[in-house]
Amino acid sequence: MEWRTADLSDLHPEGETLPMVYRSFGARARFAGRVRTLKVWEDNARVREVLETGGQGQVLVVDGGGSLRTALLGGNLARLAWERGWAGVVVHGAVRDVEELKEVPIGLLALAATPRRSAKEGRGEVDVPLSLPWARVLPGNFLLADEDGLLLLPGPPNGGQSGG
Ligand SMILES: O=C([O-])CC(=O)C(=O)O
Repeated sequence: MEWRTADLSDLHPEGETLPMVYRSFGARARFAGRVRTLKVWEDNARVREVLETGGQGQVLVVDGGGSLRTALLGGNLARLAWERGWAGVVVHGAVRDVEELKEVPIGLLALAATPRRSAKEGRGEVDVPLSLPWARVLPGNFLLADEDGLLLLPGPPNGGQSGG
């Protein structure tokens, strides 16, 4: 049987949870993996940089400060994430190229879509603790996402499926 964040949250009340205020733009609504983090503001050069390092089944959580003014990821970066083995990307901000994102078989969550591209100046912090409005997200956490929301655990759930 496939895992559910609701069941796992019952088993792991210590886990941080995020409500599903995100929209699922990718072809996978259920995904899981170890977390890497990135904090940026309307600049996505470092999103590419981190995605290029390789995913190995991990999930990149990008705190874009909730800005919906520019897209931090589009079709090219989403395909790069898939090619490099990322299980998913969570963007606390916006994405674009919605038609293309639908075809990419990984998890892609974001608050909204918007047409405008981001700056490429390379400002941002990699692998830092994030304080999202609902939860603290730490690099190395284990993140599970499905339609109920996101669950963050210190490590993979006991006896649970870790795969996406
Ligand atoms: O390059 C960007 O700024 C984002 C984008 O459109 C893509 O990933 O295709």
